[in-house]
Formats: sequence, C-alpha cells, structure tokens
Amino acid sequence: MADETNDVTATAADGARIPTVIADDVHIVYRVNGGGGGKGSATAALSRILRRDKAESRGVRTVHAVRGVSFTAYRGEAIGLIGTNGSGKSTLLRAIAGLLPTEKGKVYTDGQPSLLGVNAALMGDLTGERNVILGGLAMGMSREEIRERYQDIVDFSGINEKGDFITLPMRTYSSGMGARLRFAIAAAKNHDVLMIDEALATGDRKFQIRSEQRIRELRKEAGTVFLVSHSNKSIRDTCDRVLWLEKGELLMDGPTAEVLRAYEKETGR
Ligand SMILES: Nc1ncnc2c1ncn2[C@@H]1O[C@H](COP(=O)(O)OP(=O)(O)OP(=O)(O)O)[C@@H](O)[C@H]1O
Repeated sequence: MADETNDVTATAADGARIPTVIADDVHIVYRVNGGGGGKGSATAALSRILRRDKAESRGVRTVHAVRGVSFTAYRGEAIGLIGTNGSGKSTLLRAIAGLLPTEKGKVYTDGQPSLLGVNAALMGDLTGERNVILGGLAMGMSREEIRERYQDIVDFSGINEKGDFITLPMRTYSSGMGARLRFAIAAAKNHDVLMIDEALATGDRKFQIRSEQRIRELRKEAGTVFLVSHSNKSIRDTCDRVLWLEKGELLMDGPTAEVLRAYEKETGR
C-alpha cells in the first residue's frame, strides 16, 4: 500500500484513515448492438434471421471491460490509473462515478463523485461563458457561487490569453482549449471524489503545471483524486498511489514509484 509515507492522507480523530471509494470485485460488461458485422448487407440480414435464437447471433456483442477489480481509496489520496489502450481505465472511472452499472460486484462511495472527462458534457454551441455556468450548475454550485468564481475559472483555464475566446462557442476551441476549460470548471469546486480522465495530457506544459498544483490543493482539502493519464510524468508529479489495469484486471496497486517502475519495464516507456 502507498500510505506509510503519505503525509496528506486525512485521518479521523481516532487516527483511522477515511475510505471514500470501495470497489469490491467490480465487473463491467458492455453490450454492443449491431456488432455482428455486415449489418447492411442482405446476406448478413438473412443469416441473422436464420440464427435468431441467440443474442450473440443477433449482433449483440459483449465486451467484458473490467474484471474483478477491488481496492479501497482514502481521503487525501491522489490515485493514478495506468494501463495500455483499452485496458479499462475510463470504464472503471465511469463505474465509480455511477455512470455505468456493474455486472457483478459493487462500488461504494462516500460523497458525490465527479467525473471530469475530456468528453464531459458541455455544449459545443454555447459560448465558453455559458458553459462555465452550465458546468457549475451541473456540479451543484449556486448561481451566486458561480458568479463569484467566474473570473478565477476563466483565468485558470487561460482561454482568454490569446484573445476573447470565452465569448465564442466552444466548438471553435481546439481540443486542448476545451479540455482546459473543463478542468478549470471542475477544479473550481472542492470535490469529495474528483476523477480526471486525461485532461492534463491535452493542455500545454504551463497549464499542466497549474493543474498539477490544483490537484495537490484538492487533495489537501481532503478529497480523493483519481487521474487517468498516459503521461507517466503527470502521474509521478501528482499521485502517491497507482492502480495498473491490464485487460480489465488490476495488475498492481501500490506506491507510484514502484508501480511505474514495473510498468515502464513492461511497456518500455
Ligand atoms: N461504449 C462502449 N461500448 C462497448 N465497448 C466499449 C465502450 N467503451 C469502451 N469499450 C471497450 O472496453 C474496453 C476498455 O475501454 P476503456 O475505454 O475503458 O479503456 P482505457 O484503458 O480507458 O483506454 P484508453 O487508454 O485507450 O483511453 C475496450 O476493449 C473498449 O473497446
């Protein structure tokens, strides 16, 4: 476990660490319609009719994305999720956020988990300004709170550094700019459990440093932060514990340095 050296991990008055997320043997299965191949062709349609007894043959395919993952996260921890493409990191985060049902096993959370993904639901046709309000409301902030923090959010995002972009529709932003605004909105609030999916990788170095600083602050304010990233450096700079997923299974759970060493040895990077 990561925590003997973890001086910011919050403890209760009796000295016990406070769990925020417990994943108990979590399995997530996606069901995909129309995965049977050749959907549009007449022969594919015919073979579907001929074999219509089984779900699998009707083109419903299953993807077992997370397989028996168990861990306990504590208040004050920043936990990195690593693994090669398709290993189940985003799926696990979405399950913790309550956005995906578990096939088997359970996720217990203390407080409201907030998922900040690169695809977080802001609206492309609205201006950055309107999206700050929308995002703030979606996170449960009052209009008053949003108004108070509005300028900080815009400054943090750096969106206006190169002109008045905050009054333009978000669809005109580059992917990096969009990710920065999403992160800035989410970081404006103190979260019980904050989950960040790759947001740091899309910003430039200056923004990454700012975000990493903010993640450290959020941890001190006693929340738990999960960070999915393909940047080992971001993980090293922000997390004290790392979960390594591969093919949906939890391969390793331990202190950052130890897990990254094993990961780098395995993947050669
Ligand atoms: N909406 C979906 N429907 C069906 N299968 C999905 C869906 N989303 C993900 N998967 C599958 O689940 C598995 C895990 O995907 P996931 O996105 O969780 O991996 P990841 O580790 O976050 O990958 P990456 O590093 O590439 O972002 C993959 O096999 C993927 O194809």
